[in-house]
Amino acid sequence: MIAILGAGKMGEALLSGVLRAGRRPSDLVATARREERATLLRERYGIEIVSNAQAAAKADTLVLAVKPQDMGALLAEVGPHVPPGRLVISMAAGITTSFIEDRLPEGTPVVRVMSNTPVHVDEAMSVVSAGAHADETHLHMAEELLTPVGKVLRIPESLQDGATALSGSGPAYFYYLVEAMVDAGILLGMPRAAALEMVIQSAVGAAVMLRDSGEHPVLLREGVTSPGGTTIAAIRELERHGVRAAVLEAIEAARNRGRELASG
Ligand SMILES: NC(=O)C1=CN([C@@H]2O[C@H](COP(=O)(O)OP(=O)(O)OC[C@H]3O[C@@H](n4cnc5c(N)ncnc54)[C@H](OP(=O)(O)O)[C@@H]3O)[C@@H](O)[C@H]2O)C=CC1
Ligand SMILES: O=C(O)[C@@H]1CCC=N1
Repeated sequence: MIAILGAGKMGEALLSGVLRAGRRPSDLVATARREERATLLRERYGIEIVSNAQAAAKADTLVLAVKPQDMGALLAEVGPHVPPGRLVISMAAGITTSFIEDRLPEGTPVVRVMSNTPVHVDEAMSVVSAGAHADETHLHMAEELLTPVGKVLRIPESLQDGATALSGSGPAYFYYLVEAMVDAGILLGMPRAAALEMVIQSAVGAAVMLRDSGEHPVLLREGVTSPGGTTIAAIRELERHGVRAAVLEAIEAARNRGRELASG
């Protein structure tokens, strides 16, 4: 049995993905802090909503899906109820496996995961790292849970905060660019709906080409950029405004913020 502790946005997305992948609602339990949230999850998925202590006691795999700021309190609550040897999978940004291990029974295998919101459409990017007591079997169990909702990559834990900045937060950067491009369409006098459709389809087309062509993004961009044409006029402005440097600094700032989260 799998227990999702703190089934908010990411926990619910994983829960629904796991059910889409064919697990039965009776194989899962979840926990929620508010009764109205518990009722919604029960009604939407037909799963049992239990206390954190009950979830910890009955599940073989515990998925911790609370915000980093709530992790200390959650672990203090469940620590005494986790039987030895249970696999604990954490989805939280910034929280290290040693932070979790220190608050659970000695020897508990912990796998740290960073996923992203495309879990909703089975297109997530999830990266996994083993804690001190997690072995190949535990990593494999985490991969089995995550593979139905997208791609999974193993990385050393030292790269987890970087992965959080790159792919955990990544979808937000693309949405931000889409917003800005739609605004540009408005500036050029387009109806909002038309601008949105043009930008979304361009984003989808570009993403599918990136994924399926095997070409490097530089080559794909060169294919769009005609000599003396329109695209290079835009690229010159992006370069003049230092957009590439801004992206590097933004993602580094996200990585640094991840490093701060474990300390609250
Ligand atoms: N959002 C994203 O794009 C991503 C988030 N993450 C990570 O996933 C984790 C969850 O994020 P997200 O889903 O966005 O956050 P949410 O706030 O949507 O989900 C967390 C849920 O946990 C509940 N909760 C908090 N404490 C407890 C408790 N003691 N017992 C039971 N339930 C509790 C919260 O209740 P309440 O509703 O009352 O607040 C909330 O519903 C975070 O650690 C984040 O770093 C990782 C990748 C991407
Ligand atoms: O913004 C955050 O902290 C979380 C982690 C990765 C994406 N969202």
